[in-house]
Amino acid sequence: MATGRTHRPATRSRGIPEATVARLPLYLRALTALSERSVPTVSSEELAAAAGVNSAKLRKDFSYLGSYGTRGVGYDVEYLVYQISRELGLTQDWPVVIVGIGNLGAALANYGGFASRGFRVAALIDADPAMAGKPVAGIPVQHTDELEKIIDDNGVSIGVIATPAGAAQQVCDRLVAAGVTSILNFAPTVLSVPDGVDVRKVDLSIELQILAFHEQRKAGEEAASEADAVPLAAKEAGKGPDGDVPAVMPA
Ligand SMILES: NC(=O)c1ccc[n+]([C@@H]2O[C@H](COP(=O)([O-])OP(=O)(O)OC[C@H]3O[C@@H](n4cnc5c(N)ncnc54)[C@H](O)[C@@H]3O)[C@@H](O)[C@H]2O)c1
Repeated sequence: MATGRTHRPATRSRGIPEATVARLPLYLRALTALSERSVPTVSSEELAAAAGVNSAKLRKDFSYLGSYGTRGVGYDVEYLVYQISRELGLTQDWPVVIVGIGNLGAALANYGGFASRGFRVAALIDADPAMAGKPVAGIPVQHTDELEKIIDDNGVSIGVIATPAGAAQQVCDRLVAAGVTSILNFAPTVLSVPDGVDVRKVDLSIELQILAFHEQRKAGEEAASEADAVPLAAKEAGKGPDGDVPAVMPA
């Protein structure tokens, strides 16, 4: 679902292109589903289809991991899960803080999928003093006054911003100054960060707008093909587009 760009060159220093990195979570999700079904091996075609990726691209991506599979057998599912998890840094636990515990922040805090993927919600932070101490998803919300101490105490390097847009840059600056080097931003604003800090932006309304664009185009194509089809059908029936006037006079 992440739609933003990281502030990184297209190729990482270890030689894995950013586009490959962006596909690794897709492979991991598909492989995890296979692993849960105790499937031992998978072909590149099957895995590519499950991940929604072209199989030649998948083979190229896996070559960066040094994983080539076995001809006629495919890839070892468990080993590939381990390899990709290791490459993504998911074999270690990542403490994450969420800042802005409103509708969205609370929903994120309640989402069980983070923990199973190696992300532990270490703290919830909000500027509203009335929220301080109130538990959300079993974690007491802490006031923004504590932000720097929380980051430091928990060794947090990943921050999630779910505040209103107007507060996001200031929250981002504080997170970065406190030592956070990766930010997942849900606020609808572009954040400025220094070199070495990665920002990814999630914006569902942008995704919906892109879908709206495609819907509009599909509707346009349908209307055009219907317009094309009418004279043809009418011709077959010996009638015009209005149904009663012949469009083409019979020879
Ligand atoms: N990316 C997406 O797809 C998506 C979807 C929904 C909402 N949003 C965005 O997420 C943000 C939150 O939405 P919401 O519906 O949860 O809003 P909300 O008003 O319910 O919650 C915002 C919370 O942020 C807190 N806050 C305000 N300023 C703060 C600061 N300086 N430091 C810490 N906390 C602060 C408020 O006290 C409040 O609890 C908005 O920017 C919204 O536009 C994004």
